[in-house]
Amino acid sequence: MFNTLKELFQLLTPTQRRKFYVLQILVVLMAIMELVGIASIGPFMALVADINLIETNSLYKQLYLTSGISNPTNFLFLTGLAALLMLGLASVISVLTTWRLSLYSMQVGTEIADRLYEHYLQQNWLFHSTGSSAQLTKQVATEAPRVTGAIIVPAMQLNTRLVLAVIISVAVISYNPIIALVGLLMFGAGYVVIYQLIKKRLIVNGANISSASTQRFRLMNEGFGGIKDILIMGRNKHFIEQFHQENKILARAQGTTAAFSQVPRYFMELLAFGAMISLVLVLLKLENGELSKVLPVLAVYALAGFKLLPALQQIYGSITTIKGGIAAFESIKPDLVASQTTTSKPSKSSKPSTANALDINQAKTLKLNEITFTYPNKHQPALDNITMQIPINATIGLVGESGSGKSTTIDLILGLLQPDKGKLYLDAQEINASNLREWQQHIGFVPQSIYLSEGSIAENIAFGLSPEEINLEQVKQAAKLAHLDELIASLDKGLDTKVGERGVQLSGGQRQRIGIARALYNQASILVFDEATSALDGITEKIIMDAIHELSGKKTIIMIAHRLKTVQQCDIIYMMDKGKVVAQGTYNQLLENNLKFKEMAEHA
Ligand SMILES: Nc1ncnc2c1ncn2[C@@H]1O[C@H](COP(=O)(O)OP(=O)(O)OP(=O)(O)O)[C@@H](O)[C@H]1O
Repeated sequence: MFNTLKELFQLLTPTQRRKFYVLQILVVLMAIMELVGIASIGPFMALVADINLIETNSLYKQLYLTSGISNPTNFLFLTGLAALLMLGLASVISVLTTWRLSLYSMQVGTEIADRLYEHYLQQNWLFHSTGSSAQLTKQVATEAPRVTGAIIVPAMQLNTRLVLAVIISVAVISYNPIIALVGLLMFGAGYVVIYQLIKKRLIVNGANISSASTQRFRLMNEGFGGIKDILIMGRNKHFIEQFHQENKILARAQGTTAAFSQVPRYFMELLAFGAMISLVLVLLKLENGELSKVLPVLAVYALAGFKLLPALQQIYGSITTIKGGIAAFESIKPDLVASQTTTSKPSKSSKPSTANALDINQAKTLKLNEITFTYPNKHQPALDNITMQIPINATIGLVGESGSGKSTTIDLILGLLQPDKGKLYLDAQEINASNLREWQQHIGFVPQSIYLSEGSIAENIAFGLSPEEINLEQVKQAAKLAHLDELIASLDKGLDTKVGERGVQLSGGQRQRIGIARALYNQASILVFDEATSALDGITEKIIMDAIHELSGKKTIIMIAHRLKTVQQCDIIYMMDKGKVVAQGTYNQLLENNLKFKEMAEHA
């Protein structure tokens, strides 16, 4: 457990570590003040038991005389007030320290979620295309808060309670070593035995919480994401049952861990009462029944116990909670370690560097030159030495069987994947890391399924920008080019109409046109369509294709098509098979010269 805390501490930022050290001053001050508060009750109780001390004890006598008070009862009242003041001051410092510690814990916790979110959003396409978004959501939404609630918060409590327990223990030991040591050993051993008994269960619970959370996220993602299929296939029962099972595991693990951290308190309270009764009897016996000698010692021990027992309980509770939270930390640790490098990188400027700036307006050809690319988890290359010439402002079609490499080619053109071999050129100029951002700013991409955010049509066209950053003129222009103006005119709120989560109230064709408008919003000169019309009916497809072809000659258009009809008007069609370009030409040329293409056209 201490290794986990050490690792977590090392993963904190220098500022977070510095703040932690500053907080230690408050923690020590809080413990000292609590001790002073406890100690101040002793003299008061001694006077309550025997007021003659102001005559017989030199220290009390001295204090009584310097106070200038003539009435012993008033002096007693003043001593009580002083003790109360000390306890009050200790409480104020405790409140302040607890407040600062809570704020600190929560800030560190949310910064961890921030760091993970930033780290994931900065990862390349390969990372996201081979991973699972449910897993990333779980890491940020469940595991990071669990690290906060089950490690950082209890660790800070452990920290304060340990310091307090040590300081009070040292003080009571020096006050009366035998009584103090017997008491401490008794309570310490009690907690250690209970902890040893439940340690394994806590670790298992932690792992169960992590795995149940992953499954819950997966079920929510798949359940809501694939609701149409689920309803049609009647699989809702299956999903509900699985979700119910995972919740049961989660509740059991969370419930027992929470109970484990609370239950010993009741045993310890019993032990404390027993110890107190024994102490009274032993002290009375030792002091021959003289209550005046027993009372101050008893008061100090009672108050020390009153502070120490909850501290011990909290130390124990914190340790059990941390033990149960280790799995959450283990799950985000690799990403947190990796985030130290990604998030410390200077953020990529949206301004392109001028060192290797691309002259896109003058360019004549985009060339993919002898490009080979293999996915990390595959042996067979997805693209095997492909070369393509794409004249600027031409319309290009990519066709081929499923798995032939069309999407991979597009991802390379989009700069989402980097070739293992070969290069991308704009005329003679290489497109590489130094000008990739600039290159991407010239590209508009329309995927197969358009992701719609919960915002207005305008916000969806200017995707990712806040309302005040949106250029409405550009939105209107893009909407017009994408043939959305008719739809917008028919809506009461026009461009401000909310499309709702996933835009369920929009038809497939309307969503697709929003996708096209989005690609056009940034005035991209190269438009890439990934089977943009594959899910549409014939009439809607024609409307979309007309919108696309209206742009031909003015923009470079690259489109993947399953239906050959879609690429009929293309200037060049590249036919792919098993990661290679196997034929190229116009629709008619390919129809004449390529048997496979002819077959595909006949079956289209
Ligand atoms: N993220 C990925 N990880 C591993 N392999 C991948 C990944 N994406 C694609 N592949 C593999 O690369 C090859 C080319 O796939 P690609 O998606 O480029 O083909 P495609 O022609 O676009 O297919 P489709 O028409 O079905 O979309 C296939 O063998 C595919 O299994």
